[in-house]
Amino acid sequence: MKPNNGITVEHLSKHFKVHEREAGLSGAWRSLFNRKFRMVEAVDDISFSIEPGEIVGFLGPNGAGKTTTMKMLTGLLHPSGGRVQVGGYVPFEQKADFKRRITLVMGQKSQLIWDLPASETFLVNQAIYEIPDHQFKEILGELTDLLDLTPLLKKPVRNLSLGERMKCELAASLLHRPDIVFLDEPTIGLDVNMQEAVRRFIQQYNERFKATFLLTSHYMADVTALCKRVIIINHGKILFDGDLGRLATTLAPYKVAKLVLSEPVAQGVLETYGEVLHSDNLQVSIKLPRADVSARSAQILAQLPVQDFTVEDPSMEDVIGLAFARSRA
Ligand SMILES: Nc1ncnc2c1ncn2[C@@H]1O[C@H](COP(=O)(O)OP(=O)(O)OP(=O)(O)O)[C@@H](O)[C@H]1O
Repeated sequence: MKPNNGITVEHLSKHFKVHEREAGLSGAWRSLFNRKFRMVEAVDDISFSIEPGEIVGFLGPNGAGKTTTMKMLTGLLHPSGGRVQVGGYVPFEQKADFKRRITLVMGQKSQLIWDLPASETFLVNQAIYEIPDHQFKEILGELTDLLDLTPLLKKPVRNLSLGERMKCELAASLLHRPDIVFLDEPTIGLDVNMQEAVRRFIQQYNERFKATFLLTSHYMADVTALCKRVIIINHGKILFDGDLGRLATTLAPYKVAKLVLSEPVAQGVLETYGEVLHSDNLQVSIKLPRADVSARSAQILAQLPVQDFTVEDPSMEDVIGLAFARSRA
């Protein structure tokens, strides 16, 4: 029986020992004889598990530890501590069967052969993964369909646009039909239409093959479109793991009241209801503490010349920014 395609991570850590070099020529000379090292705790005791077929967003600012985690989950890096199981395998054992079950797509790195059409890379991957001809044809046909690849297959990769290249990149990475997919910034640099096409494809692949996805992206639109659940990491530690819908209520202790006033109010009045986030003539937004939303909304409506009034959760970007800022403090 095929093992399930879930992921389990327990107390996973990765520490890098980094050589610190002093600046300038004399510094370099001194560093040669008096080497100083510093430990970077890129991933620091994280635990989570992902169910088969889930699409989980893995979010964090630059340097948070996302790529290092993905590299450990795909067997490219050996952990400094902790345990990982991906599809029932220990990734760094690098078993051939494990490699057939997973793929890692990095938006910033290409695996396609630059001067040749993408179809040549596909053939290389067919050989690497030992995909029988009939299966290769069938899978390539499906991927060509889903990603609309026909017009791209004969062009040298160097002549493809970034978005077209990403489509070919995805096809090359999925030819062996992995059921555990790691996507590191798959939409980076793409225009809005192409981002949407990639998202649609991820969704279809997930539905059709019940594949498990761990996805990093700096675009919240990717996350809101694809992920019910997010894991937020900063400085190598998990800040939040749960339902995307719960993110705001858990991490942001406030809501945002948006008002359209019928006439200006005296200076200093708005501030008495909460922190004013934005005030542009008659359009105003004010932060209201969650516990106090009803009472303060009633006061605003009773005391201010309000033409229109809504109360919303803060944007996902704001909530995540707040969580990062808090973890820095
Ligand atoms: N090989 C390495 N040697 C030393 N330090 C490293 C190495 N790889 C990563 N790091 C450090 O580990 C930390 C986490 O890096 P990582 O690439 O995992 O972050 P990230 O969340 O993927 O960031 P980004 O969004 O910028 O890609 C950073 O401080 C980085 O400088």
